[in-house]
Amino acid sequence: MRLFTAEAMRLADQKATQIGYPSLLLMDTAGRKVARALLQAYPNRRVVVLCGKGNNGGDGLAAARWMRVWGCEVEVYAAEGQQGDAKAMRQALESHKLTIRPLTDWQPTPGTVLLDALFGTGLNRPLQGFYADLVGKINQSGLSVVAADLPSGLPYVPHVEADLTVALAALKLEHVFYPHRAACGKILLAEIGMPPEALADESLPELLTPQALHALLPPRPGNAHKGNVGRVLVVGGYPSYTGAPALSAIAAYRAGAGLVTVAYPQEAAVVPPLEAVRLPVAGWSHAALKPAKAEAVAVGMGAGPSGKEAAKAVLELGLPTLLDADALHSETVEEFAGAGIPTVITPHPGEAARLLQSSAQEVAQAPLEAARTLAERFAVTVVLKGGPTVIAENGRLAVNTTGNPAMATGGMGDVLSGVIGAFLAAGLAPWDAARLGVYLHGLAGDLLARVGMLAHELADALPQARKQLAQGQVRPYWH
Ligand SMILES: NC(=O)C1=CN([C@@H]2O[C@H](COP(=O)(O)OP(=O)(O)OC[C@H]3O[C@@H](n4cnc5c(N)ncnc54)[C@H](O)[C@@H]3O)[C@@H](O)[C@H]2O)[C@@H](O)CC1
Ligand SMILES: Nc1ncnc2c1ncn2[C@@H]1O[C@H](COP(=O)(O)OP(=O)(O)O)[C@@H](O)[C@H]1O
Ligand SMILES: [K+]
Repeated sequence: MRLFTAEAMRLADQKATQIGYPSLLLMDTAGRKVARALLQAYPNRRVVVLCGKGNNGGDGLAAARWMRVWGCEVEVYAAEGQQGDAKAMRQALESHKLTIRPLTDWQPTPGTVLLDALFGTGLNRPLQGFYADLVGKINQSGLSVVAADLPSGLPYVPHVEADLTVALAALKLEHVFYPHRAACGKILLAEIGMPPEALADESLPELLTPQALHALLPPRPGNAHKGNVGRVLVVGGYPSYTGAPALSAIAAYRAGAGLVTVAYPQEAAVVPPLEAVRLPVAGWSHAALKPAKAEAVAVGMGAGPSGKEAAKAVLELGLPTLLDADALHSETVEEFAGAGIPTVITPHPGEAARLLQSSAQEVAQAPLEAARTLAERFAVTVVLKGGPTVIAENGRLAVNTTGNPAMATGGMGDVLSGVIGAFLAAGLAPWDAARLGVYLHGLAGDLLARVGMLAHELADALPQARKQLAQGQVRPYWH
């Protein structure tokens, strides 16, 4: 499943028409789906539909007709000047003897539910004047609002604050990235009959779905033993961050690793989990790490200023490696890529900014671009953490769809490192290990989803998350 921009949606629309699918049919289905979703969410309420003059307004006119056909009480206020399909929808509605009133006449009426069909993906500048005032009036009305495709005004300010948004044909950036996603309220994706070929644009970011990730879960054969399902070496630990490698180790086991070894400076008070192999070292060196039995390494979690040295020692092992936190330095990442080692880096926006020589704010404002640039510049797999996390590798992008703000707490990133480490050790390619790891980590967070949860509690929820994914029980947030 792909994540669309307004422009990509316009091209998909064009492509559907080119291959012979009637655009009026798309609009009619869109209207019917919006109407159905609205009535399911707000049964027995009087509906007021506000329509703009573009195709989003056309969806609203079609929705009004369907609600009328189903016997609902519906009032319509519309801008003048519809053309093409939207004009046809206006005529179709008028043939049902419903009076279409001027948009300027609308006043909020208590007890009604609003269908916002003013603007969708066609907006190319912020609303001003009458429309800006109208949006303000909608938001201040206190009425429940259902948005057709997008809350009108997005991605600019002002915009409608909806309670429910029915995304048409595909999810757009605004349905996925904050702060716009917050303006959508609950999000439902409506299939409107768009031919799959029109939506299959490989150049767009992939949206991580349970269907796609389910297929990546490493099998656990009946004759599995701890030596053949993935062994992880966790490298880190520094006087003030002794918990970080322990959290990664727990998470690696919880994600399915067969054996986890924790290497840490002997003077650091690291307490690895009972199940881990301990490897206290007197300084970071290849010789010190060599005894560890592992197929992948996760390094940097709480390694403090010795992160570079720790990573150098890991480099010589030549194993697939995840570089996090204190191992995230430009020279280190370049060395790993240069040595041809399959490498995943997991920066948060602050660490990404360090690698890109920009600011955390700039990274957080344009995470797709930042992740893509990092992947290009360093030729590694990039996991740019955030809400949502973006994954990039060699020209492709993926956006995570699990996780929640309760995960904004210390140690969550260490847990993620352990999870991705486990999948690298199980033999998954970096792109797959990163996507599956990020998805599962967020899914475990969603199973708990309460502010105050701790990173180790999320790690403990990983087996349940994995089971749900394996059994096809996960419902994405747009269902
Ligand atoms: N892409 C698709 O496949 C489909 C799209 N449909 C609908 O079509 C929508 C997109 O339709 P359009 O491209 O016609 O665009 P919109 O209906 O979102 O808005 C475009 C209209 O608003 C005007 N406009 C743009 N910026 C403005 C501003 N700042 N102030 C005042 N007026 C402004 C434009 O001149 C144009 O008349 C989608 O969001 C969706 O609701 C559906 O009909 C079904 C199929
Ligand atoms: N608002 C949020 N929504 C979704 N996921 C979040 C949110 N905040 C944090 N997370 C996730 O929690 C983890 C935090 O990682 P990080 O900042 O490295 O933490 P730490 O360094 O304390 O371990 C990341 O995987 C991130 O995606
Ligand atoms: K809208």
